[in-house]
Amino acid sequence: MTDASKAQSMLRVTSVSKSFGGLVAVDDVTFEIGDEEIVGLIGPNGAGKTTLFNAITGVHPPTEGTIILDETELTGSKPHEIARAGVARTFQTARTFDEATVVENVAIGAVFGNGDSKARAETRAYELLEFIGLDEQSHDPVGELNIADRKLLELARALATEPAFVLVDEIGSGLTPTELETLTETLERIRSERGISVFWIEHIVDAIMGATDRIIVLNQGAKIADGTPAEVQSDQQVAEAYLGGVEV
Ligand SMILES: Nc1ncnc2c1ncn2[C@@H]1O[C@H](COP(=O)(O)OP(=O)(O)OP(=O)(O)O)[C@@H](O)[C@H]1O
Repeated sequence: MTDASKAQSMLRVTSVSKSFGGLVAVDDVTFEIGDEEIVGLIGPNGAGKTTLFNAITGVHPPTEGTIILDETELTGSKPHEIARAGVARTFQTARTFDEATVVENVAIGAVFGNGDSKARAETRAYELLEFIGLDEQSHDPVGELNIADRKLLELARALATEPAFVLVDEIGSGLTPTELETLTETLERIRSERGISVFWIEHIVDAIMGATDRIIVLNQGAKIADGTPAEVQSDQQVAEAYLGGVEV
């Protein structure tokens, strides 16, 4: 981050569990994400990755445990309160307003996510679209965007709330290798130029191995590894969790 006065941020997830009836989807998970980190979250299908995102962002609050951003306890807060506290997210399926223009979609994120006035939200939206590389499409209806640009739009919308952390849910699927590279570079720029930490669920393991500082691995709800990509790649438990599934 260029601004040396920016406060350091820390997201602390401690002993978080989430059950649906008798099913323990997230099981006693503890980890931290620090300032300007890019952390991957991987695991086989049904491992609890999206449930963990939902617990952090208040969509489905945890059954047990605490989620703390710096000094603020987020556990049990409403999604819009958590967004305003500094934790933004993208969704697996882009939640855009297709008839509205690209810039309107980003501005809506700033008004609802950040409580901005309309004028301020629009100014910020144009600035973000330039940052993300969608400025030429600002006035296109979102319905006309291709899949890669929709994913960039999702990121711009998340950034419109001026978060300290952005949680990115499976943004790589359906992209060509070149589009995936652009997206990965964009996540890196979000960290290096904006000072925002990225927590990223991705099924395309190659992409996440090359673009993250650290990877957390879930299996059947539990955290089974938390280390550098090289450490995770050589972890026996991780290899076993993926047997018959995605290759690590
Ligand atoms: N709202 C819900 N109600 C009941 N069960 C749920 C709910 N959401 C998730 N689950 C269950 O919790 C478990 C974990 O699901 P989750 O979607 O978090 O896994 P995931 O790691 O994100 O999987 P995938 O990689 O396939 O997206 C699964 O068994 C799933 O069926």
